[in-house]
Amino acid sequence: MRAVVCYRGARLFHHLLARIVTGVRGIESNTVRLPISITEQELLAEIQLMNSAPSVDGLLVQLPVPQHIRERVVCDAVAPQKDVDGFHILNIGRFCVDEKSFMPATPAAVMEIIRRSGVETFGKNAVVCGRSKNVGLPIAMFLHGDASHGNYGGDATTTICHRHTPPEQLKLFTKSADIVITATGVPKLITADMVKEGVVIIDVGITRVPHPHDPGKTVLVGDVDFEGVSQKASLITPVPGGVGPVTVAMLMKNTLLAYTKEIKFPLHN
Ligand SMILES: Nc1nc(=O)c2c([nH]1)NC[C@@H]1CN(c3ccc(C(=O)N[C@@H](CCC(=O)O)C(=O)O)cc3)C=[N+]21
Repeated sequence: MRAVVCYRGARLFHHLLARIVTGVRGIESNTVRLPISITEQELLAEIQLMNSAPSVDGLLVQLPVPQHIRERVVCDAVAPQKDVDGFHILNIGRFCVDEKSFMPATPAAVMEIIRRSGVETFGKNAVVCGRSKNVGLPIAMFLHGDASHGNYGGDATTTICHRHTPPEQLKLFTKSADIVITATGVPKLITADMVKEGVVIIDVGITRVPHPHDPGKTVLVGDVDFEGVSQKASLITPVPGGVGPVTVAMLMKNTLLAYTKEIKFPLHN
């Protein structure tokens, strides 16, 4: 099996793939680093090369792409049957209508954490902070979805808050939430006064901030004031060491699915 990552800065993925997956043959991964000045056409040609290589089971293009390149065009250039990110428009569309597809890794990681922790979502109030197409939106799709349609349907009453939700409104929603999932990149967006006792908190934020004591160094922080909120939460994921590593695991799961070709393309035939 061979997975190819075509992106800038795929160090972590590459590293974990090599170390964690040890099947009979394992997953081999390869990082292709391309210059920031690459044209859209040249990038599409690189993708085409991997699309048609029988030795490549899955590939992804690390986002964000440079400003002069159209992200949607790039995501749709990846062969849908090799689209381990689940970002091809066909996989997104199939996901939205409960057909088998490659699930985006970060949202799948959130649901995997919820499921494996035994958190009840059925009929509960869930609040998603952030509406990005690759993270916030699919998380909300999962949470509100119908479990009887397969996949990860959470059957939760789901509210999506975003940059235009006034702070006092956000607090009203998070206060009444059983589950808060935040993916905004705003450190300390969620504080203890905003949540109820026993709340489940999944922190998907990843922001690099200057190290508090060591100038020149940076640390990774989430969207949640962990110190305060962890006093009230029944379950809370840290950053780092929470959703991130599970995301990498979900990417490997998708790579295995691409290899076994369990997800059929095209759908109808
Ligand atoms: N096409 C594409 N697909 C992606 O899935 C994608 C992407 N582009 N662009 C960037 C974001 C970000 N992302 C992360 C995955 C794992 C960790 C992770 O495991 N982080 C560790 C910490 C790593 C560290 O300390 O540097 C943790 O949270 O514990 C972080 C970030 C995937 N992304």
